[in-house]
Amino acid sequence: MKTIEVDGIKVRIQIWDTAGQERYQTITKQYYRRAQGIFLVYDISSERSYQHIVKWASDVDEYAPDGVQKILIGNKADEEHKRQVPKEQGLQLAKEYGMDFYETSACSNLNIKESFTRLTELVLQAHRKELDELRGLPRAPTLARLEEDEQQPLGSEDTPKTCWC
Ligand SMILES: Nc1nc2c(ncn2[C@@H]2O[C@H](COP(=O)(O)OP(=O)(O)OP(=O)(O)O)[C@@H](O)[C@H]2O)c(=O)[nH]1
Repeated sequence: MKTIEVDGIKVRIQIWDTAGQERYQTITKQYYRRAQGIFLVYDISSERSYQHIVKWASDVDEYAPDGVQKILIGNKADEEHKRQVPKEQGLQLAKEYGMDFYETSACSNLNIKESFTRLTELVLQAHRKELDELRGLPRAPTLARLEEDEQQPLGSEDTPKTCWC
């Protein structure tokens, strides 16, 4: 669990690190179902791990909810001397998938906060409606509500509204 602040809102996020090994796949797939945001992570010093992203992405498509937010991560950016995956290759794949992309290092703390903040931002944006309601902002008018308002007698607009629910 971690609390981070995004756009002035304190958000408590629950982070799950799923096991990468094949033998745990039946269990890990079950965690996708309730995920709101997913990092697809490869190791920049391993072309093989990069190749595996295609499989992770297809598992996510199959098992995660439709509106799940995804970000591609090339980790171990501190291991420049062992690099097998050029940054452009990561960027290209992220572009194909329509995802944001970060190179990170858990060792040197590169882009860790940035990537978590960005994924949280994307999740919040995807839940903008619920968020506005939490903040007490009026919802965008729907056609049904506009019609309802039109039927109100003149002057009734002044009636104070404390809640849109
Ligand atoms: N140099 C470097 N090593 C890292 C970095 N992140 C993780 N490691 C090392 O990589 C190894 C694997 O890290 P894990 O966190 O177990 O990786 P994982 O993908 O969760 O592994 P699975 O649980 O098998 O899926 C460990 O030895 C870590 O110390 C990084 O940013 N830089």
